[in-house]
Amino acid sequence: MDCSVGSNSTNGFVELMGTSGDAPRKIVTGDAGYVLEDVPHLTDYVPDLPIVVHKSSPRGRHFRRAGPRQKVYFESDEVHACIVTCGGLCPGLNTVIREIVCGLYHMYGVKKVLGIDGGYRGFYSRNTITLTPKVVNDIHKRGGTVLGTSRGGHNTAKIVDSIQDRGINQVYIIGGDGTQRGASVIYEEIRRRGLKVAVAGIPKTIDNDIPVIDKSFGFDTAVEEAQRAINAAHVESESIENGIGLVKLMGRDSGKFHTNQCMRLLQVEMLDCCLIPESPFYLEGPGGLFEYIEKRLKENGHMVIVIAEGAGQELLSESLHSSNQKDPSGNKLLQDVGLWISQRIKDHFSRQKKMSINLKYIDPTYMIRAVPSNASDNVYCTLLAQSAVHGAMAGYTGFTVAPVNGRHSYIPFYRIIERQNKVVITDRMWARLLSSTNQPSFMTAKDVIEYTREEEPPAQMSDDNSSSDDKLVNKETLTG
Ligand SMILES: Nc1ncnc2c1ncn2[C@@H]1O[C@H](COP(=O)(O)OP(=O)(O)O)[C@@H](O)[C@H]1O
Ligand SMILES: O=P(O)(O)OC[C@H]1O[C@](O)(COP(=O)(O)O)[C@@H](O)[C@@H]1O
Ligand SMILES: [Mg+2]
Repeated sequence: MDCSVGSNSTNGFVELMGTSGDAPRKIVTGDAGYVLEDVPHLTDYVPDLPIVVHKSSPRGRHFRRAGPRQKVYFESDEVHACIVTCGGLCPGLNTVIREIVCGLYHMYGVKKVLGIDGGYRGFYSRNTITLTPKVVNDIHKRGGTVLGTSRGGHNTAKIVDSIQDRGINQVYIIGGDGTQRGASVIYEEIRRRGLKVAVAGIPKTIDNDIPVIDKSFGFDTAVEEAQRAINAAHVESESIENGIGLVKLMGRDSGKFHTNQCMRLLQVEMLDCCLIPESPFYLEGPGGLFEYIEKRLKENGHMVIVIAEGAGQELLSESLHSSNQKDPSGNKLLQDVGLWISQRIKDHFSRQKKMSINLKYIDPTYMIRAVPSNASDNVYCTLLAQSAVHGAMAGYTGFTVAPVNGRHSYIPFYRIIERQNKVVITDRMWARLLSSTNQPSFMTAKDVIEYTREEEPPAQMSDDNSSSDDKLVNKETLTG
């Protein structure tokens, strides 16, 4: 065919173009130069193809795209910004601090930036730290946070009093899910008092348990760092008869970090079992962990198990005295599942006397989160910080900045704090992992029903074709 066939579609004008012998290309054009190079569909050439299922689903929600704006609502010399870091450590905290300071100075000529010392309670109980590009010049090369951090101590009234008393009008809050909840109530109180104060959240956590966003900063570095520990476990286990390398990683409620780590390792066939909080498991009997270990050692002579710190907590509570202690932020304090499961595996095989095993237990948890961020996280942290600064300068507030479907966006706090990002164990990511490791799913039919997730609207990956200054970004969707 060497012709063009034009027709009107709901999206725009569809042109089927092709040269002799070639299949035609499907080009969809719309308003303002919008062009979609679409994939072929059977209905393009099979007439009257009946639709078997047609689900009507919502169009999806959108978030405001992050970036510089034409309209700025703060004069440079009017701005008095502050930065605070809260919760557990995470690679990249110092990079974000540095880039907020440099972004404010260099992009907007802002000269007054304060660092709040030691997390939320630092607003009302500590001294502040003056931050300039010179002060923060090389902090990104260090792990941790130069501002210090803490859990607990969130007293909204006192924090907002301190913001008001100091004349602060931009608040940059770096932290995980708890921190974003705290930021949300600070924003509410500021709004209630009618203050011209912008509140911007920057999500941090190696657990990757914050919903909606593609990933939090520090996650890449943490995965890379965890890999060293797992490599070590692999080397140890394969060097000895019936060797088991057992590694504990962080992740108290969510195995997102863990599963991602495991998926990467599966590419090099190093991993035999991955245990996460979302997927309950059991030890004894048919289909249990001990049976699987025995099978794997018989087949392969060695194995690597990676366990998230939040996994199997219900089993520990059964066998140890359960404590319901919480940290100052209200997070449940976990018992050490790594040590516990190591001991249980050793006891089982020594009791059974069929097979002697050599188990090496590695706990790299705090080492992983204390390292400086890697190059890709540094780039990511820079983008986050700059987007936060652009948003606050443009007068946006009550938002967390992060990429959604690859686009940096401003997400209202209420969307960030409404749930936790977890591995859905009836989803394809977990299914892929199970089929690659061959580990038992440990799931009963009841578990499947319980965990089957509510249906979500389908992915909408259309490109951003907004011509306005304030572009919108598509809602998070399930990809994978
Ligand atoms: N629901 C909440 N309301 C107000 N502040 C909170 C809330 N949850 C946590 N915070 C505060 O946020 C800070 C960090 O929370 P935490 O859970 O320790 O770490 P992360 O932010 O890394 O999840 C703490 O100072 C805590 O008091
Ligand atoms: O520093 P602590 O209080 O021992 O907390 C350990 C916890 O911190 C984390 O590393 C990060 O958690 P947050 O993101 O909630 O701060 C968890 O994975 C871990 O359970
Ligand atoms: Mg948290």
